[in-house]
Amino acid sequence: MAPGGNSLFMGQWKRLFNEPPGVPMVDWVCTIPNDGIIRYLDIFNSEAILPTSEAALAEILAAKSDEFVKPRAMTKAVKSFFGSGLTFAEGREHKIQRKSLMPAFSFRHIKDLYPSFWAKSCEFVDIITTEVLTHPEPAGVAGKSGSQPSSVVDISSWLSRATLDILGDVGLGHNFEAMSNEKSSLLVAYSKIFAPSAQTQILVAMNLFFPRWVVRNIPLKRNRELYDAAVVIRDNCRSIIKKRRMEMGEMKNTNVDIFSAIQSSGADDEGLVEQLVGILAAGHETPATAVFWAVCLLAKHPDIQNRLRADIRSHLPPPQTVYGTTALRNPPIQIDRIPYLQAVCNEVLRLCPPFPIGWREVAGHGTTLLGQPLPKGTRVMVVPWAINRDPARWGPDAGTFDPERWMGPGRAGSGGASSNFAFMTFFHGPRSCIAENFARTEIACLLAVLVGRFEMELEHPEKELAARRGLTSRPMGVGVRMRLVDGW
Ligand code: HEM
Repeated sequence: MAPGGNSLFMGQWKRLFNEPPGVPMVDWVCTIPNDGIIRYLDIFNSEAILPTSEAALAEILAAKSDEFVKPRAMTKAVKSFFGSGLTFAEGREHKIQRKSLMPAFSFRHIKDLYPSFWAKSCEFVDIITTEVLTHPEPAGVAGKSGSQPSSVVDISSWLSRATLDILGDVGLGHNFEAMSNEKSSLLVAYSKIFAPSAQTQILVAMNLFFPRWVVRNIPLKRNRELYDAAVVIRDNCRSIIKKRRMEMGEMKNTNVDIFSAIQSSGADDEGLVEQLVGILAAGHETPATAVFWAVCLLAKHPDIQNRLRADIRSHLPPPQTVYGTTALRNPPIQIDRIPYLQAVCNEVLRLCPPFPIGWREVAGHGTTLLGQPLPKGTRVMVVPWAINRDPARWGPDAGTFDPERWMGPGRAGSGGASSNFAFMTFFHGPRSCIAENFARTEIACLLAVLVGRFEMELEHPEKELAARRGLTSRPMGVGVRMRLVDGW
C-alpha cells in the first residue's frame, strides 16, 4: 500500500516540504501495511520508494550498494558544499579513497585521541561557564531564587563552534578559532549553509529537473549566499593544506590524523581540497546536532539528567583538572566505559538521528529489490528518522526517550532490538559513516562536560521539541537555561 491524500500533480510533496525531514515517513512506517517497501509519489508525481524491512535495507546499503548510488541530481546540487571527495565517489574510486582514509578513523586510533577530545571539550565548557557568569539572569527570574548562577545560552551555536574546532584540532591539526572568534570565516560560511531555508529546499529540488547551470543562475539571494559560502570553505581548505605542508617541511610524516590520511592517498591539490570540504561538511554539523538534541531531551527529563550527572562525576575528573597543571593536562579518560553515558548517547542517536534522510537512486537497468524490478533512476529514500522509531523494532514506546533500553545484560550494543538495521543513524555497509567512532567520542565528551557542570532546563518547557527543516535535524527555536551545579 501507499500513503493516501496525493495532490493532483505533486504527490506527497506538500507534506514532505512542510514537515521536518523524515516525519511523514514515521507516520507511513507505523501505519501502512507493507512487505518491506513503501512506494509513494513525490514532486511532480515522480515515484520514490521507502525501504522498511531489514532485507530491503541490506540489499540497498550492502549487497547491492553499487546499484543503489547517490542520486546524480542531488550530488550536483550539494557538491559545492560537500566536496567531490569520498562522500560522492562511487564504485572503485570510492573503495580506494575509503581504504586510504580508514586508518585515521579506526577505533584504536580514536581511542588514542580520547585525551585530545576531552581537553577540547573542557575548553568548551569553560567558555560556556564564562558566558553564564558574565551574563547571569537576575535572581528570581530563573525560578530557583538563591541558587547558582544561570543564563539562557545559545548552546546550539556554541556546539557548532566547538565541533568545528574539535574537527580542526583533533582531525586536521589546524585551529579554526571558531570558539574564540564568532566571525571565523568558516563558521560564518557554515552557518549560512546549514541555516534552515525553504529557498534551499526548492533549489535542491529543482536540481532534479533542471541542469545545474540553470539552477545556479536563478537570481535568488540564497543562491548567491550558498555560492559565496562554498568559495570561503575552499579558501580555508587551501590554507590548511599550505600550513600543514609548511609544518611538515622535509620531515617524514608519521602522524595518522585525517589530513595525513588524505594526503597519503596521493590526491593532487584540488583532490585534497575536495576531500577536506567533504570531511568538514560531514563532520561538524552532525555531532553538534546530536549533542543539542541530547541537551534538549535531558532538559525535558530532569530525572535522567540527574542520574547522568552523578554517573559522570563519579567516573570523570573535573574539567578544570585539564587546566590545573601541565602534568594533568591530558588525564586518562575512559569515555567509552561509562554505561549510563553511553546509554544516553545511544538513545539520543536512535531517537533523533542528526542525518535524518539519505538518498539513493537506481543506477542502471535490471536492478531488483526484494525480487521486484526497479526502473533505472528510481529514487530510494533511506530514512533513519523513521526506521529508528519503528514500533515493530523498538516496541510500543519507540517514540519515547528511554536510555534504559540500552542498560542491562546484552543490551549495551543493541538497545534490545533484534537487528543492526533497527539502528540506522550511521547507516550500514560500505558507505556507512566512516567516522562513527570519532563522532561517538566527540558527542560523549561534549555531553559529559555539559551535564557534569550544568543543570539544564528549557526556557519554554511547555513547547514541543521539533526538528527544523534542512539537511540535518536540529531542534528548532529552543532556548536552554544553563545553571551551574557546584562541585565539579
Ligand atoms: C552524529 C554524527 C554523525 C552522523 C549521524 C553521521 C551519519 C552519516 C551517515 C548516515 C552517512 C552515510 C550517508 C550516505 O551514504 O548517504 C555518513 C557518511 C559519512 N560521514 Fe558521517 N556522520 C556523523 C559524523 C561524522 C563525522 C564527525 C565525520 C568526519 C570527521 C563524518 C564523515 C563522514 C564521511 C566522510 C562520510 C562518507 C562515507 C562514505 O561515503 O564512504 N561523519 N555519515
